[in-house]
Amino acid sequence: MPTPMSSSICRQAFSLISHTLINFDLFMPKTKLREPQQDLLMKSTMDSIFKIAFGFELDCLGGSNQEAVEFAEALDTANEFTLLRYVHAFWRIMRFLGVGTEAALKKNLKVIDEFVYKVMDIRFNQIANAHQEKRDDILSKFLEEIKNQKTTMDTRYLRDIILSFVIAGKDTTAGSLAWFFYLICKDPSVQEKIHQEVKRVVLLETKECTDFVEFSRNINDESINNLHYLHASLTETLRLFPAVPLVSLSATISRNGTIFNENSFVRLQENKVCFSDDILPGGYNVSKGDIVFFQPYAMGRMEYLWGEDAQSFRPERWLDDEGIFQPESPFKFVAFQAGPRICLGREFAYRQMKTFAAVLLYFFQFKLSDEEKVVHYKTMATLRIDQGLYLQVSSRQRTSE
Ligand code: HEM
Repeated sequence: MPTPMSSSICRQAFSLISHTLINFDLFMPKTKLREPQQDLLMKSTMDSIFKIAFGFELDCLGGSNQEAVEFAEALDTANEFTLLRYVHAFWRIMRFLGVGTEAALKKNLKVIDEFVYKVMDIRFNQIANAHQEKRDDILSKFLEEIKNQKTTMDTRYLRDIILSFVIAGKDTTAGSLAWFFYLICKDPSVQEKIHQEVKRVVLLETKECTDFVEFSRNINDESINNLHYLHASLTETLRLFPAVPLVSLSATISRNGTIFNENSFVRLQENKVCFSDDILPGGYNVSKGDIVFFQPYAMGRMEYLWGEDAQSFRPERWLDDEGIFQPESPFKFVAFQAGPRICLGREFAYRQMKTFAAVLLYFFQFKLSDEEKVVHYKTMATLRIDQGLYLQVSSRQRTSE
C-alpha cells in the first residue's frame, strides 16, 4: 500500500512532471526554456514540506495561490538578506534607520508572518471542528495536544517550530535533487542504472507502465527501501555537494537561540557556541563562547577519508557485492550533521528525494541543455547551482515507440 506521505510526494512529482512538460517543451526541445529546473524543484519541495508541516496544499508550483507564491518569494528573499548580516558590518544601523536590505527584510518578514498565522488559524479552526478527520501533519499534532490541554504553547513559538521545518526542509532537498540531476546527466550510465532499478523494484518487472497514477500505487515503504542504487547515488551526491556546506559543531556545544523571535531569521542563522571550555578530540582547546565550524563540502572530498577517487561521482562506493547500500558513520559522512543535533528530517529527505527521482527517471531521460557549461555553486547557507540548472528531457515511452 502506498503511504499517505508517498502519495503526497508522488503528487508533487506529477505536478512537477506537468510543469516539466510545459517548461522543458518536451516535444519541441529546441524551444526556449522558461524557468530553470532548480527553481521548479524548489517550488515542489516547498509544496511538499508545507503539506507535511501544516497539512496545507500550497500549490507554489501550479501558482494558483498568489498569496502562497508571495510567501515563498518572501521566504527566499528574507533568507538571502539575513545572510548578508554576516558581511554588512553596519546592518544594525541599517535596521535602526529602516533602510536598504534591512528595510526589505522587515517587509518580507511581515509577509511571512501574516501568511503563516493565517494558515495556522485556518488549521486551528478545522481541528476545533470535532467532525474533521484526524491528520498526520506536524501542526495538527501540536494543535491536538493544545486542544486536549496536554501542553500549552505560545502561538509565536508554534509558528517558529513549523517555520523551522519549512526552512530546513525546502532548499536542502531541492538543491540536492538539482545536483543529483546534474551528476547523473554528466554520467548517463548512472541514470540508466537507476531507471533499470526503478523498473525492477517498483514495477517488479511485470509490465511497462504508462500511467503516473498507476506507477505511484507501487511507491511504498518497501519499494522505496529497496532502491539501493538510487539511495547510493543520492548519498554520493550529498557527499560531493552537501546541502548544508558549512555547519557548526554540536558535541558539547549548545545553540545560542535556535528559536525564532520577532527577528526570526536572524535567530535561525545564529551559530551554536561552546557552553563550556573543552578540548576537541584532535587536541585543540576551545573556550566557552567559541564557535567551531566544520565543512561537509571539504570533508566529502578528502582523499584521506574517501580514497584517491574522492573527487569522482561513484555511487558504487556505497554498495556491497550484493548491491546493498552500506551506510558510513555520520561522523565521516557528515552531510546531515552527527550526534545529538543530527538532521531531524533525514529519513523524510531521502524518502522525498527517492520518490521524486524514481517517478521522473522512470518516465523520462534527462540531458544537460549545454554539455559544455561548467556549473558553479552559489554562496548561500544551502548549496545551490549558480544560475540554475537547465535540462532537456525526453519521454522514455516515446523513444521506445
Ligand atoms: C538533503 C536534505 C537535507 C540535508 C543535507 C540536511 C542537513 C541538515 C544539517 C547539516 C543539519 C544540522 C544543522 C546545524 O546543526 O546547524 C540539519 C538540521 C535539521 N534538519 Fe535537515 N537536512 C535535510 C533535509 C531536511 C528536511 C527535509 C527536514 C524537515 C522535514 C529537515 C529538518 C531539520 C531540522 C528540524 C533540523 C534541526 C535539528 C536540531 O537542531 O536538532 N532537514 N539538517
